[in-house]
Amino acid sequence: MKPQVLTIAGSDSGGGAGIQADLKTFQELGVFGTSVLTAITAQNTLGVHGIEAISTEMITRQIDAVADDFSITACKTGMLVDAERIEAVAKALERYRFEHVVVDPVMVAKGGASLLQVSAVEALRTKLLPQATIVTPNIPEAEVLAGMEIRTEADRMKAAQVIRAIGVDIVIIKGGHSNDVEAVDLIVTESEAFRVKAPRIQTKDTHGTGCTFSAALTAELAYGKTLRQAVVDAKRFIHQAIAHGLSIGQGHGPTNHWGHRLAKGEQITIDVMYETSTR
Ligand SMILES: Nc1ncnc2c1ncn2[C@@H]1O[C@H](COP(=O)(O)OP(=O)(O)O)[C@@H](O)[C@H]1O
Ligand SMILES: Cc1ncc(COP(=O)(O)OP(=O)(O)O)c(N)n1
Repeated sequence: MKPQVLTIAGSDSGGGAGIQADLKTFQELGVFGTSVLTAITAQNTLGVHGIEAISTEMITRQIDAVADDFSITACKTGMLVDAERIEAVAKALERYRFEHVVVDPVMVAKGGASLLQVSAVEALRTKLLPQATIVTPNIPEAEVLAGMEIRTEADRMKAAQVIRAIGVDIVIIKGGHSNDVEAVDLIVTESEAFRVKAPRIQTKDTHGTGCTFSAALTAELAYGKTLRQAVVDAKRFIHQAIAHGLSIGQGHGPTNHWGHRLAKGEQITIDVMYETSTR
């Protein structure tokens, strides 16, 4: 049976992030994607021009409709708007206990618009993270979740440990926002820590990279891959999506979700480096 997966996220009318990025990624990776909308954004590559949230009742009904019929093995969350919606999603996740729950703690869009109320961070920490098997913050999101600044690699490791202590097994702090010459993501579990590294591509067209990466990870986990293999394959997918960018829109353009098809035969090196200590 084909893996069936679920995304609980907001709509991006511009098609590069949110539900649209997730479903395109699921389709490209050959898993069957279902979706629960939490909000509609009027958005393009220049910014977010409006947000309308979906009622908590309707969010719950969508999750129930999907979970009662499909065999969802992996689920991801994206834009959740506020504490009320986080609580509704957390309750549903507690009911269904999907094998893999990837929480992408979306807070601020690339153009600076807020996609999560500041007052909702506590609900994210205390209600949603305990339902997650993996959380995938970028560096600014990890700073908020851990309540500390991240300047060095040691800070990143410390922040991952602080976030794990909130009650989530696996923390992936993505490196898109760092100044490193390579794009390095740090993965920390109870028993191991490793970094996954790929060349950084010089481009402004990175709208939706976080959504696309977490959707690819969700799809790879749904295939039953190990954490390491799922992260490496998701990293390759996002790298190829950025590398084969479309140069569309006037601002931060979207990634190309079919980049992996154009990249057939291209060599890219994804390095995995294990840390000797997880502390
Ligand atoms: N310019 C880039 N070149 C290569 N990989 C990138 C680039 N920007 C981001 N990535 C990768 O894309 C994924 C998403 O990361 P990031 O951009 O930090 O997330 P977000 O969109 O949530 O801010 C990570 O694997 C990161 O390393
Ligand atoms: C509807 C919606 N959801 C999420 C985001 C943020 O997506 P992300 O992948 O973090 O990409 P950037 O906004 O950083 O480009 C969004 N913009 N819209």
